Amino acid sequence: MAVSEQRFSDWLRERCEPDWTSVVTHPFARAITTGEATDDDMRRYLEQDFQFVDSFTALLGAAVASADSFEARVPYGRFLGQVATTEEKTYFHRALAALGGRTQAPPEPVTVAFRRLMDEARAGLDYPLIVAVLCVAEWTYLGWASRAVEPLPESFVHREWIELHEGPEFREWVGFLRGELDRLGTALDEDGRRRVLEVFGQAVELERRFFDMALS
Ligand SMILES: Cc1ncc(CN)c(N)n1
Repeated sequence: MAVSEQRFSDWLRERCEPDWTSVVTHPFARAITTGEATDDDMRRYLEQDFQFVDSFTALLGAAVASADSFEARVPYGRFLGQVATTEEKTYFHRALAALGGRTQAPPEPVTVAFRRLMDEARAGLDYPLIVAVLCVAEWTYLGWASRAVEPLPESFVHREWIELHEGPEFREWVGFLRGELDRLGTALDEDGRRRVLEVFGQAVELERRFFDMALS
């Protein structure tokens, strides 16, 4: 890849088609944006996602630890604080309570696989690989959530889940993650870029399978 000609993050995303487009246009994601995802479907999906968010939060901690500069550590720390103490945590508890869901449902195979990928990246403390997984998780979610049109669904379960993954702050966060990948990509050799692509691609595939699971 001629790094100067194309953003590394775009180069990665392009190599993950058609899965990338399948995620951001997934029927289940669209059903969230329209409010058509049933309470039963949302309960099953959020029960699994609550377990995803646990490993995701730990991965944010690994990003704080492995980032190569103080400037890079700060956004992870800020976002980690939000996920761990406010938005996603209170959202999950309110949504699962409203839907009669469990915080400790048996994990589906895709949840286990996604947690394994995140836990491996966390344990490896390899910063580019950690950013790759975080970037896929957030950029794909911005991708489907930004397709929602006003008026958003009335149900807070759908509406707040969209709002958590859209808006200026979330865009800035995704922009930061992409910028980190772009910056790191210029310093990586061919083998390093290939390793990032491998993990990036695994994460995109798991995002697609996660929505497939929610639909079944
Ligand atoms: C499976 C999954 N992927 C991404 C996100 C966005 N944080 C999420 N909540 N769940």
